[in-house]
Amino acid sequence: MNLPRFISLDGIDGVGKSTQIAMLAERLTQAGCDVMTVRDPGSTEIGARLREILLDSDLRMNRLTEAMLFMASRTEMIETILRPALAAGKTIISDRFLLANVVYQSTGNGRENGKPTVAPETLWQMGRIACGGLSPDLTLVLDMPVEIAMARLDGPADRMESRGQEYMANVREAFLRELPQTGGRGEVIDAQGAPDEVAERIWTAVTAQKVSGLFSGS
Ligand SMILES: Nc1ncnc2c1ncn2[C@@H]1O[C@H](COP(=O)(O)OP(=O)(O)OP(=O)(O)O)[C@@H](O)[C@H]1O
Ligand SMILES: Cc1cn([C@H]2C[C@H](O)[C@@H](COP(=O)(O)O)O2)c(=O)[nH]c1=O
Repeated sequence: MNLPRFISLDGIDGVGKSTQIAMLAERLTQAGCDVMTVRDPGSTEIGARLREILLDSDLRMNRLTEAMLFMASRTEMIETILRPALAAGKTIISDRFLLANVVYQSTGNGRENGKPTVAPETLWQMGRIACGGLSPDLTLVLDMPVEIAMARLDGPADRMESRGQEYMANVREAFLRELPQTGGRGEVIDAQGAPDEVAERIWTAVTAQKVSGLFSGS
């Protein structure tokens, strides 16, 4: 089976990414892959520190600064972890990647006093530089209504979650709009239903041998 070597799972907060990544990692391991999971932002010492700063809802931050710190965390992860792992033949599953950066940092939250957010095209350009051209072979956007995903969240809201339901609804739309720009194959996965049902949809997308019908027009 010709399986993708670099898979990213993304989607709005609370949609079930971490749950599905654990299940997919197990299934790929059973299929004989040497799997490594990472999370963006995070997975490096620098990434972990940047994650703390970035998710701190009490810290005011300019949106371009926010965008660049997410990019920096990803650069560190790519250069110190992902490239060596891919060269060693590992299969990578990343909890989010550049698509999230484009979507979350280009979306307005309605509380910005008319100031523009960063344009998606600018973020894709910055991302191409920050990622050194590396993009996932397959990006899966887990999708579900915002109210259901947000009701699943517990604990204190982080910076993005504290922007509220309208922001997250716009983020959801932006995921669907920007997915075709990722560079690899992209699929939208219905994230509603029991974890096993969602995992089955993901496995079907991972093992699909054709180019995604969503973008090929087939
Ligand atoms: N299919 C499902 N049905 C019901 N609950 C689920 C399902 N998948 C995950 N959950 C629960 O929803 C919550 C969020 O799941 P999870 O942490 O996997 O999502 P996430 O997308 O990684 O969240 P975040 O964006 O906050 O990191 C958890 O409590 C999890 O147990
Ligand atoms: C990579 C990336 C992430 N975000 C947002 C998305 C989430 O709200 C948090 C990360 O938390 P998670 O528990 O790991 O989902 O950060 C972002 O705004 N920009 C990015 O580039």
